[in-house]
Amino acid sequence: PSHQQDQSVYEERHLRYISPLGKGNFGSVELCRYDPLGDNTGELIAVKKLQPNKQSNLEDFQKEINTIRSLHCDYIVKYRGVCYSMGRLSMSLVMEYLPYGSLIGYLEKNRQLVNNRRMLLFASQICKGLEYLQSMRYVHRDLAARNILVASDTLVKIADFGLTKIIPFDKEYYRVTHPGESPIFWYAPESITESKFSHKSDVWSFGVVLHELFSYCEHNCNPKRLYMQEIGNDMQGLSISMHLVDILKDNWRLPAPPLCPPRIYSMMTACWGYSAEERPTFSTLGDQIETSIQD
Ligand SMILES: C[C@H](Nc1nc(-c2c[nH]c3ncc(Cl)cc23)ncc1F)C(=O)NCC(F)(F)F
Repeated sequence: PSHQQDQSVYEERHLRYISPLGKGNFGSVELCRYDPLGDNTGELIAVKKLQPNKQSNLEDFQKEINTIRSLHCDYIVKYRGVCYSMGRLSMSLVMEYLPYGSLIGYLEKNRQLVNNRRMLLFASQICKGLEYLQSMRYVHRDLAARNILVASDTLVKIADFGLTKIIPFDKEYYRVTHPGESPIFWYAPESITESKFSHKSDVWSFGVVLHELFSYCEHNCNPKRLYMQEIGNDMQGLSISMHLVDILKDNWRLPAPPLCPPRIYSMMTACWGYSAEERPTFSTLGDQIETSIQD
């Protein structure tokens, strides 16, 4: 019933735990059924619980909830509401449950089922979601196939807004003070060296997501493994991130995935322009992907 859809406060007593979905940046997500009638007819939901400790996380969690609540886009996972559990003085974020899971798991399971056209459809949907995010002045900062959810065989959505920041009105980028454990193999060079994040650094990460898509998320050619193979060869005690920036400065880039159409690989390498202004916009990328789908 529609009233359940725009529910915003979920009562803990009607929440039925079903199974764990996974661990996020600082919270875990569980599959639950919200069953006020108690007859198992309630809707399945994804409930993100904050780890009880670390006060700072509570502020970040509040920001994540405010972020996802403000997003209304077909290509972004939907906010459903919050659930207060007074007992533990904590709150949980309730989101729609996407039954096909994360893109990585989906591609590993359905490898032979999905072809380049389907990958291009997914890429165009992610691109549209990112265009929408940019229109709201958000930078995602954690774009990776592991943070893309599959709603159906023909629909994917961007999720996990734990690291998302709003770009201040008077600047083109957001500077992070506490990098934390960063997914550096999806980071643009300026994000690694200066902790600078912008729409253009999201474009770089989108290029890495394209690489994961057209590699079908094969774990033996995931970005981290490919970079470490290259870095490993000239390890001189420098930190991994400095080595990474060095090979990027030397213009080494992730190799084209096997059977990847040349036009798609050139899109990836355009996203990996060393300086941010060289990189295309999401609308340019979206047009190029649409053109490729027509062919
Ligand atoms: C920590 C949680 N991890 C996982 N979640 C799910 C999942 C299936 N279906 C889902 N429906 C709604 C949500 Cl929010 C998650 C799932 N599957 C495997 C996971 F490892 C998560 O949020 N990951 C980020 C992203 F959502 F982008 F995948």
